[in-house]
Amino acid sequence: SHLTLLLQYFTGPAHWKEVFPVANGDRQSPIDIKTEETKYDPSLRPLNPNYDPASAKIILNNGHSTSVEFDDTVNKSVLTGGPLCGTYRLRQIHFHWGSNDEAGSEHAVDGMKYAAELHVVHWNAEKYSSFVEAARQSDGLAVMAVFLKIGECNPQLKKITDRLDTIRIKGKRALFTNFDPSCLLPKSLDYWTYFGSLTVPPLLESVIWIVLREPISVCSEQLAQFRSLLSTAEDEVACCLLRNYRPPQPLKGREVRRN
Ligand SMILES: NS(=O)(=O)c1cc(F)ccc1F
Ligand SMILES: [Zn+2]
Repeated sequence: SHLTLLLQYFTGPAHWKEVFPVANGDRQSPIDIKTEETKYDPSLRPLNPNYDPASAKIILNNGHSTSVEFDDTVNKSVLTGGPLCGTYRLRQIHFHWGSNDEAGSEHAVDGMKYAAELHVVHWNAEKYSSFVEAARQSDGLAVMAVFLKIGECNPQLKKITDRLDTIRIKGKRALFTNFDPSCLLPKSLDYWTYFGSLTVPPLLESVIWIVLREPISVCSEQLAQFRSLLSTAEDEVACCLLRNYRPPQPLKGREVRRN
């Protein structure tokens, strides 16, 4: 309906700065990674994800994306190493995609966008006592980004896409356990890293981004299953979640390092 279209227009990325001035900040995400300008940093260590499949709890449609939420009350599933100081606890994973296979990722590489992007979200449980508190600190969050490239259907991703029909409506959730998100990581854990922000309001500038250089595969049919999720709740006129990626933001002099 017209109202739905108007609401979507005024709630999209172009208008976020009116409600969240940090949208024009100095360390916003995502960015377009210009590979020639990235700097090798010998002090960067190998990434060391260590996840327990029992930490997985539920799969959720929050109206903006689909996420798998993990038990982050103990240090059972953590990320250490890479650019990180200390131990970051796994909180959730979620995806960003577009209305067609030509775009959908949030980060870009030399101007090129992938079909979708997986975010593995962690918080600094060594220094802060909750995700919400960590999300307000400059070193509070660490998000590992994995590009999804159109190709073969991804059997590991199937564990998630096969459950989407049970959470089609915004707000729906279902049990989802015995899942180790490492199964969605590429062979190589080589990465780029830079200081950025959440890519969804409140756009807090608290994320150490770790963008894996090697993509994983996804097929068109699996992306279509993401797009069939609804951004609307039970009592609203149904509207598909066709796209949910923020476009690249100004680098503002930031350095992108690589291992
Ligand atoms: N897209 S994101 O990884 O920056 C993100 C992670 C969260 F936990 C919450 C909001 C976000 F936008
Ligand atoms: Zn995200």
